[in-house]
Amino acid sequence: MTLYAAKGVKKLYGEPCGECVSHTGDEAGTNQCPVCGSVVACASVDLDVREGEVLGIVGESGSGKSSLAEILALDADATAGAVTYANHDGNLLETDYETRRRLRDHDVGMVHQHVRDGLNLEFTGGGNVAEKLLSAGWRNYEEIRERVFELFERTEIPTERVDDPTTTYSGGMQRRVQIARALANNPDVIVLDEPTTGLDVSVQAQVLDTFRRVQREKGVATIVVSHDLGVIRLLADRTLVMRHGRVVEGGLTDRIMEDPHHEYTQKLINSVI
Ligand SMILES: Nc1ncnc2c1ncn2[C@@H]1O[C@H](COP(=O)(O)OP(=O)(O)OP(=O)(O)O)[C@@H](O)[C@H]1O
Repeated sequence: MTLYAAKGVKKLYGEPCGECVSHTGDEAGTNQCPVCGSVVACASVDLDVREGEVLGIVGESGSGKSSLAEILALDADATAGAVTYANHDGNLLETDYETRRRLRDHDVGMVHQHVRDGLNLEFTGGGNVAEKLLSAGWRNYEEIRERVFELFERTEIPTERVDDPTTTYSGGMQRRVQIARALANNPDVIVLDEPTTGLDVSVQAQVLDTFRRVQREKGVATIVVSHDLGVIRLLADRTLVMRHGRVVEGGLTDRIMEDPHHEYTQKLINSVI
């Protein structure tokens, strides 16, 4: 059953002239409207993710992945379109500020590409996770502390570092704190934006392994966005390929990797073989 979906999601930057979508895209070879200069980050994106499933979105830099991820995580507005969630009526993009905040606190977690967007570096690592619990209504100090320790253990962050400032954590640990934060209130859906950016290769693998284990244990539906086919191959059951703000191909990840249909996907795969 579909848990979370996007329908006709459109995101334009600039002052659109009304013809931007028809002047851009795969055939035009650009996402920038030649008439008015607006950028079509997402043209009309449809996707769905089922309970426990991992959906990958892959594409080169500028293809619209982060814009889409932020909209799906209810962190940014779309120009048009709908995001739906099986446990909530209507279009989530049309909900009021409070409802959106509640959904972000309880139902939809996000791991941002850049640490500064996902964490308050002036807080301790534990404080960053506790903040998420507090905003979801947790009030008892002992219970919060216990939950933070549990999340640190689950995401393999040394618990003796819980009260250290987040600035003193390694890049891999900071990413783990973001994952712990995103998981804090047992969301149904997590959006991961470029989960390995800025990490050493060996650390990348460890962080992805941790995420994959936790994701499977909890069965949390995940949308993972990356330019890195290795990340997508490791995590995603199904994959969508984006280019110039459009989904140009979609299917089971194994099929996409072994038998890519679209010329662009073929190039993307050949470039890493
Ligand atoms: N705030 C903004 N104002 C104007 N244009 C923007 C803005 N944010 C993104 N864009 C443009 O929208 C397009 C899609 O950007 P987006 O960051 O969503 O792509 P991406 O696939 O995530 O790329 P990357 O991996 O480099 O982050 C790009 O052409 C980008 O320059």
